Amino acid sequence: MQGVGDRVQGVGLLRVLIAGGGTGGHVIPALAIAREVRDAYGAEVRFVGTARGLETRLVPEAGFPLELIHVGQLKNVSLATRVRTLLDLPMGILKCVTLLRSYRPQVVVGVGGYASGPAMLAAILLRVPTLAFEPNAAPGLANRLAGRFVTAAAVNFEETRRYFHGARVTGIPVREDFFSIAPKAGGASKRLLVFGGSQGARILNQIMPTILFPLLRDLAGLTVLHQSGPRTEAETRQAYLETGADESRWQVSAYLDDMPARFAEADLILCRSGASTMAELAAAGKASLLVPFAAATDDHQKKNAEVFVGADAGRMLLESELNSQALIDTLMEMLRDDAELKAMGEKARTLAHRDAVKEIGKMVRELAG
Ligand SMILES: CC(=O)N[C@H]1[C@@H](OP(=O)(O)OP(=O)(O)OC[C@H]2O[C@@H](n3ccc(=O)[nH]c3=O)[C@H](O)[C@@H]2O)O[C@H](CO)[C@@H](O)[C@@H]1O
Repeated sequence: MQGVGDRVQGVGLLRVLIAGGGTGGHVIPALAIAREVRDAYGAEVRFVGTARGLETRLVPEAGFPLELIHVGQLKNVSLATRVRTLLDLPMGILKCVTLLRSYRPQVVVGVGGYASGPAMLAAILLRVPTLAFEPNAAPGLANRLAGRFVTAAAVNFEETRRYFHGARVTGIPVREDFFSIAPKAGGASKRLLVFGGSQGARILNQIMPTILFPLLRDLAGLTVLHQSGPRTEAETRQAYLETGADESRWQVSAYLDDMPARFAEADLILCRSGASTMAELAAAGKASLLVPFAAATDDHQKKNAEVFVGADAGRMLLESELNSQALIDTLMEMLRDDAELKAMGEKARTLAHRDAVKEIGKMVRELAG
């Protein structure tokens, strides 16, 4: 087996800049890539993000340095904000040029999200090799603009390759612990995990309290853990309290730090179908009821969910079909059927990309060398 020293021979110290962030869907795979290039190739890794993304908490907690740049929003904002964002863009690119000149990374990895666009553009201008990471079937704005000019790209779907130069289908890196989750035995004491992606999902926060009481009444051993997102934690907890359901059988939390442990406890997961969420369901081999976010770019969450439905690895309820009756009926049916939960979990596991992070790490190493 090669040691770290052997693998970095000829490159000197590998320096990697990872750019992007915003939501967990960008930051969490970025951290998996950072750990891989650090541990496998001895790389020094820095991040560049913006002050309003989840990176401000998760990146320092993981022990990596983070530089902040100012980048405004372009999507779902007023015309005035869009104009301001475009006017600010040259400053953002200039700041990234300065950063690249002082840090001198051999590779810049763009994971999508606010800071990704200016950093990738700066790297392209300075001819620093670039790797784009795109987990969704349809790329977001930053990757769509930079896609043709990057040196290489790591994607999750075959159909996504056409947006990029040098794309390979690698899958999405997820935290290693998801892969070692053992199947649950089934039986009466079931656990339902409800989570709405890194920011929570208002629709799940509103509908769950409407069915909580009858759900807990009719399934005697059931407990519910509900992640609400930080913005609506208090009102979601209040709505749960007002159901009068036994408080020892449910818990509302703004954000769950140890997601692999929360997945391990769950028999069924009711969630959005963001890209990393799907990769984690597959890695963990968990049964799911998926509610795609209808306003996602090109309806990509529905496409993500359809892959699971097509493989009998999960069920889907579209937002347009979601009402209290449909939800409680589906949850009851699934939670009462141990054989279905088990079979679904096994099917989900077949969709996992075990080596995604290793393949992406290798691509970074190749670009550097
Ligand atoms: C509303 C929206 O636009 N969502 C997008 C966003 O979703 P979002 O940011 O929710 O992304 P994903 O579903 O891909 O990933 C969420 C990540 O956050 C983690 N997590 C979540 C909640 C929590 O309490 N603790 C925790 O650790 C999950 O384990 C997972 O690793 O980025 C994804 C990847 O580009 C897209 O596919 C989604 O469509």
